[in-house]
Amino acid sequence: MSKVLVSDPIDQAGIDILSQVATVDIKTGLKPAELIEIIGDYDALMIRSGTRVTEEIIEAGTQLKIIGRAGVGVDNVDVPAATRKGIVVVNSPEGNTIAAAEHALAMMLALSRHIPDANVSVKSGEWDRKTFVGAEVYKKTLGIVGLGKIGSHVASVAKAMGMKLLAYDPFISNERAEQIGCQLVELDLLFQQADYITLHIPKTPETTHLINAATLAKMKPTARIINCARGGIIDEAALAAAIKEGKIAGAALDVFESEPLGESELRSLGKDIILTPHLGASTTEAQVNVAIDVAEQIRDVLLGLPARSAVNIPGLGPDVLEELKPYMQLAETLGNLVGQLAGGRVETLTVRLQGELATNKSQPLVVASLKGLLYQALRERVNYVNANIEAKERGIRVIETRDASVRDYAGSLRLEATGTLGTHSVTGALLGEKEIHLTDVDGFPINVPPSKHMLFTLHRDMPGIIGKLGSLLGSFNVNIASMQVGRKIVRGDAVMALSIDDPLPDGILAEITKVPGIRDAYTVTL
Ligand SMILES: NC(=O)c1ccc[n+]([C@@H]2O[C@H](COP(=O)([O-])OP(=O)(O)OC[C@H]3O[C@@H](n4cnc5c(N)ncnc54)[C@H](O)[C@@H]3O)[C@@H](O)[C@H]2O)c1
Ligand SMILES: O=C(O)CC[C@@H](O)C(=O)O
Repeated sequence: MSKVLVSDPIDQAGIDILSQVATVDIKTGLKPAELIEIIGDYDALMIRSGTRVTEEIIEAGTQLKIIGRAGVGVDNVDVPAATRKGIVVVNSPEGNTIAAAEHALAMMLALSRHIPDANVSVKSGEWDRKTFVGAEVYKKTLGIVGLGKIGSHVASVAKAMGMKLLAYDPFISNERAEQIGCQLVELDLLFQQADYITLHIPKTPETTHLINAATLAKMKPTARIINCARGGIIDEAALAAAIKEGKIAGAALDVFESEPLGESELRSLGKDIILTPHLGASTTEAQVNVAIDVAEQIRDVLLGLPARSAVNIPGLGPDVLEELKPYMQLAETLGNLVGQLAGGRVETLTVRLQGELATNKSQPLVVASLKGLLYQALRERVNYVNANIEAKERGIRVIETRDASVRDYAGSLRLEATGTLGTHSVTGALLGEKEIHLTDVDGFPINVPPSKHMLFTLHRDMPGIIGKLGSLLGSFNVNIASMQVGRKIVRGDAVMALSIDDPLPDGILAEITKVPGIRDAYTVTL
């Protein structure tokens, strides 16, 4: 019989499902070293946010087939390490949506009416009605950052309370925002106009310290911030200073840069701040939902069936997967690349399956292209199962075309993304069995393998331009690993594709476009 370790408190409904197919050990509060010592005995690990599943733990889990996260965020799991080891990571994308949204709304109202401090005051024998005069949310402006599942539910309830709704989410269409009664605006405008700001975004390199001293300075002195998303999206030191100095009115936080919250300025801010210990998902209903959702997937995987919400491995039949695997990687890489070249919100993605890929069984490549395209917005939360739905919700039109007559390579894939900032295209193929090569960018032929950090320029093909770009990058200490120019005619327009060793430092793109002859420059991280 298989063995499952449950290392965080999970609802009994989930344990009952696991027990149908496995021996279940519940051992909560383990120290990392203790977990490393025992994990080698288990086929599956089921966690909530308490257990940090590091690469070391994954390495020690020599029998592990699946890690189940009873919740949404998989940021406490080293997903790339699990993927490398062929371990499926599953989550429950929707099981706690309502719980988290209601917690954010409760925090907003509690903060406005000083409920936690007024409660403590009465319980300590006082009857102080002056200190706790609050503010109404009716007719106030709520700025929602991240209009996904939780942000959308917050929006619909807040609308019913008579609030005006502004939202910032670069990956959501105006139509979708309008459907839920929100006006999409730029982040700066949201910061300037909102009376309440609520965060519902994942923590990514782009969102880390999104709320910092500079952005706090743009807010109204009466503004209040609610974070029930992820710790680290707010710079806590800057927030504490802003509240102390009266630059904003207050904050309600459920999540922290480091959890459990240790010594912190935040604790000393009195009734202007509410702190809860990561309770967003802590309702009986949500805990039953996520426990069942994830336990069912663990059971299925242990029985050799696919998982429905795998964040790292496609829920496709193993035979199709085996055959298409290298092309799936190609499609994801091209999707991620073209999405970054397109920059803004993508409205249409055209996927052209060429050569031997122009068959019906290549359909999963369209999903893989979308998964790549949505990676910048959703990170590990987009998978082969939900990529189509996520794209639909974002109003992305997907056009699939086939051309069996293209024979430059056995099979190749061309993606064209049209968005708010223009149209870009990339084509790629496999060299040998599985080596990915970019064969065309924006209609210019090239032949380069993609690398982690790349720079693309659109420029005029003229003497000296390569040297000037090289010197400029050198002056910023950027090391070029490889470089290739693609052109259609001599001294016409051309594309340069450079692989660089590190991400480009801030500000350098603007300098690059000042080089005479260079019209555009794009940096991507794959
Ligand atoms: N406090 C809790 O206990 C709790 C419970 C559940 C979820 N969460 C967290 O809440 C957050 C939202 O969850 P969800 O289920 O709504 O996710 P979701 O994927 O449905 O929505 C996230 C939204 O953020 C948008 N987004 C991504 N990057 C962005 C950026 N840089 N700027 C603006 N928008 C951006 C995406 O387009 C998407 O629409 C996640 O961080 C999740 O981990 C916390
Ligand atoms: O496990 C929890 O209680 C928190 C879950 C929440 O942060 C999530 O991302 O789903």
